[in-house]
Amino acid sequence: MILDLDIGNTLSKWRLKDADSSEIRSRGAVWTREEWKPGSDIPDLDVVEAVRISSVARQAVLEQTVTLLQSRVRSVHVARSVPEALGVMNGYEEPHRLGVDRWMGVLAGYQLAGGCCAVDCGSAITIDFVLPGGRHLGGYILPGLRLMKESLQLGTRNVAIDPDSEAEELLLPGRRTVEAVNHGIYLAAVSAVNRIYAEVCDREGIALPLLLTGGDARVVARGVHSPHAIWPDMVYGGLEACFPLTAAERAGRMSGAPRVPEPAGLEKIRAGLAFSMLL
Ligand SMILES: Nc1ncnc2c1ncn2[C@@H]1O[C@H](COP(=O)(O)OP(=O)(O)O)[C@@H](O)[C@H]1O
Ligand SMILES: CC(C)(COP(=O)(O)O)[C@@H](O)C(=O)NCCC(=O)O
Ligand SMILES: [K+]
Repeated sequence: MILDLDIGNTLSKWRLKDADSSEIRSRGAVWTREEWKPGSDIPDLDVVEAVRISSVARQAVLEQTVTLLQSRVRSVHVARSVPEALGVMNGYEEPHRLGVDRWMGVLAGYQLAGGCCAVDCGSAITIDFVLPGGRHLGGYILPGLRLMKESLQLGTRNVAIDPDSEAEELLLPGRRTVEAVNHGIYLAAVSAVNRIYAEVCDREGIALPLLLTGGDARVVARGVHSPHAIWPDMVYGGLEACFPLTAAERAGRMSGAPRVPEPAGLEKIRAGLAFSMLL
C-alpha cells in the first residue's frame, strides 16, 4: 500500500492507495497542529510500503512526521519545489520558496491539461499559471475563506459557509452579521479568482484550462464563471507524477484526474474583463 500525505496549514490529509490495483482504499484527515496519536484518524502503517509527502507546515512538523514514518516504512519520498521538473520551469526567483503544494498542483495540472491555471482553495487561496511549453509564471496568494472570516473577529468563525449553498444566494447582501461576513468573504474570493484568471489569460493571449482543488474548492467553484474542473486529489496527482510507483503512474495516469472542459474562447474572456472594468 502507498501512503500519500498532503500536509496543509489547517489539515493533514492522507490516502492509502493500492499499489497493484491503483484503487484508493481509504482516506482521512487530522488537524495539522495536533500531534498524531493512536486512535486518531491515521492509517495503519503496517500495510504501508512507501510514503509520499507534500508539506507546507512548519519544518518541525515535517521532520517529526518523516522521523516517525522512516522508523516504520522502507521508502519515504518528500516532495520539494525545484527549478524544473516534468517539463515545467518554476517561475519563482527562488524556486525552493514556492509552496510545495502549489508546485505539486502545477505539475499535476500541466501533466493533465498542458498549460493551465491551478487554484488551491485551502487556508490560503493560491492561483498559479503555467503556459503551454511549461513556463510557470508564478501566481497569487490570498487568505482563504476561513482565514478571512477569522481575521474579522466578529464571532462568526464557527458558522461556516454551507458548501451546498447556491452562489446566487451567497452573493446577496447579508441581513445578519454571519450572513454579511460569509457573503462578503465569498464575493471577495470568487471575484479574485474570476478576475485574476481573466487578467492573466488576456495578458498572455491564451485561454487556459482552469482547475480547482482544496477544502473550499466546491463552494468557490460555484461562483467561477469560466469552464473549470474540480480535482480534489490534485496535490496527490503531483506526488504521483514526481514519484511514480505503480504501472499506471509510470504511464502518466493520475488517480481521480477529472475531464477538463475546453476553456471559453479568449474573446469571451476578454469581453467579460472589459465588462467588469466598466462597472
Ligand atoms: N470538513 C472540513 N473540515 C475542515 N475544513 C474544511 C472542511 N470542509 C471545508 N473546509 C475548508 O477547507 C479549508 C481547509 O482546506 P485544505 O485544502 O485542507 O487546507 P490546507 O491545505 O491549507 O490545510 C478550511 O480552512 C475550511 O475553510
Ligand atoms: C501559500 C501557502 C501558505 C498555501 O498553503 P495552504 O493554504 O495550502 O495550507 C503555501 O503554499 C506556502 O506556505 N507557500 C510558501 C510561500 C509561497 O508559495 O510563496
Ligand atoms: K492553498
